Amino acid sequence: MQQEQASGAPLRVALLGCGVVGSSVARMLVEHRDDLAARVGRPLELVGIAVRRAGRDRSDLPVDPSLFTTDAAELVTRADVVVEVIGGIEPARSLIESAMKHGASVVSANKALLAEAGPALYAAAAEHGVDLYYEAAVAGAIPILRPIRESLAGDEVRKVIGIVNGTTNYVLDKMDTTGQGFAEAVEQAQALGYAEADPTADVEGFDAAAKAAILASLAFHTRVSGDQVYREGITEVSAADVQAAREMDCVVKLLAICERTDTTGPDGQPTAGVSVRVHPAMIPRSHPLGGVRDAFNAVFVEADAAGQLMFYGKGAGGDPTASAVLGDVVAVARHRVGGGHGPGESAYADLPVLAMGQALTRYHISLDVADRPGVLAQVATAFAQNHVSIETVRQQIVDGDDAGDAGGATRAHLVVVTHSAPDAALAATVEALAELDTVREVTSVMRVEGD
Ligand SMILES: NC(=O)c1ccc[n+]([C@@H]2O[C@H](COP(=O)([O-])OP(=O)(O)OC[C@H]3O[C@@H](n4cnc5c(N)ncnc54)[C@H](O)[C@@H]3O)[C@@H](O)[C@H]2O)c1
Ligand SMILES: N[C@@H](CCO)C(=O)O
Ligand code: NA
Repeated sequence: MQQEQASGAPLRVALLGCGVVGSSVARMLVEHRDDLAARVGRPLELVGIAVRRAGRDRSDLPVDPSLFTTDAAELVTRADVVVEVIGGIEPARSLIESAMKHGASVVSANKALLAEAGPALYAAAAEHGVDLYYEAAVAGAIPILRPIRESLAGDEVRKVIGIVNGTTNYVLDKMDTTGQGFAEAVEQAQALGYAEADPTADVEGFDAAAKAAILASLAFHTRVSGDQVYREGITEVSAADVQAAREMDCVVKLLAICERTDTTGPDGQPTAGVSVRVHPAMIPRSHPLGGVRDAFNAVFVEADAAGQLMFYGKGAGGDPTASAVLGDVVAVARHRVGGGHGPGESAYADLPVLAMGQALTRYHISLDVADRPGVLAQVATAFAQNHVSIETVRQQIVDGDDAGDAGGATRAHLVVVTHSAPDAALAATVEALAELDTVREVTSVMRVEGD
């Protein structure tokens, strides 16, 4: 029976890129050949591997050396399934579009491309009657896109919060557990091979923003591109911020937050929108995302009927990412054998993407203030004038000697946690506080999530 299912003309698989992910995909395609054939119902034949440079020693890979080619454009014209693991926008985009035009279904791990040109690629897939799958593009091995795109298609997703960048999670975790500063923790991440020589895309939040755009598009049936995502990286996170979080029994995480908001418009009518943002935030250690250590990823989903769901695992690395790629290859290959297609683009809801200032957030603010009468009232007024409600205030007196002040003047350290308010109002409050002559320094400002 198994043999009968796996018989028939092989499906031709072309691999574009043979780097970290591509070499794992190639190896797994060869080593798991029989199982993959049985699962698909037809053999999968690797017909070519496009590489940038010919002549590199790739003898560690169990593939026929004649499969390597530098002519990716030609390779995509003779495949049933094209796997794109080159990365970047071009030539990946043109190669994918050409592959579709020549009738191939496409599997990609390319978050940057999907976040920039997802709708155009979906349109090309629809036009040519082929599939587009990209589970590996968000949170590597973790099955998260298919659960949102398919398993939760009957529910209403309200919120998706993810730790979707392993490098930054590693850096923040080290800052938390060792008290290291940002620069020192990044150096360690580089030494261990987590952070790249140029870690900009990770530490500045571009990688997470692309992933947030993809998650929000699928969760809210709305087009969200990477450049619509509010983005703050972790380069400004200080040891003082991490310490402030510890004192609240929280940890600092770089979060990708995709949220559907339902508000009442000026005309009294309900209006829905989506807020999509990437920034560092304090989150309680007891929250499922608070315990995500090292370079692991996790995505927390809240849906109306399903309630809270948590997805956890490896978001990067050759084999973990190849696991997601191969899962997609099997899915699109099964459609080739049995007929049918995977889901196309679902953007019917077309909700507005809200500006960051409209997002409802909570702030944790630490201030050094002069310890004299009326200071608390002044601080409270700054919040009230911006219509921001305070949840808690904690005050600690630091005497002059400890504070290093000449003359032994005392000062106080204030920690204020707000209720949720529009982000613009909170930012305006921080500006107003910094202007007060009794405020010596705003020592830490951090958003708070997950209560
Ligand atoms: N590495 C990970 O852990 C990981 C995780 C999830 C997703 N991804 C995504 O997977 C993709 C590949 O990532 P990677 O880590 O394997 O990158 P990589 O740099 O290790 O590999 C990319 C390979 O593509 C080759 N290449 C570039 N241009 C080419 C061309 N025109 N034709 C043929 N080959 C070409 C490069 O020489 C390189 O070997 C990216 O989109 C990345 O975002 C990677
Ligand atoms: N640079 C990414 C790789 C996975 O996309 C990370 O650190 O998570
Ligand atoms: Na994934």
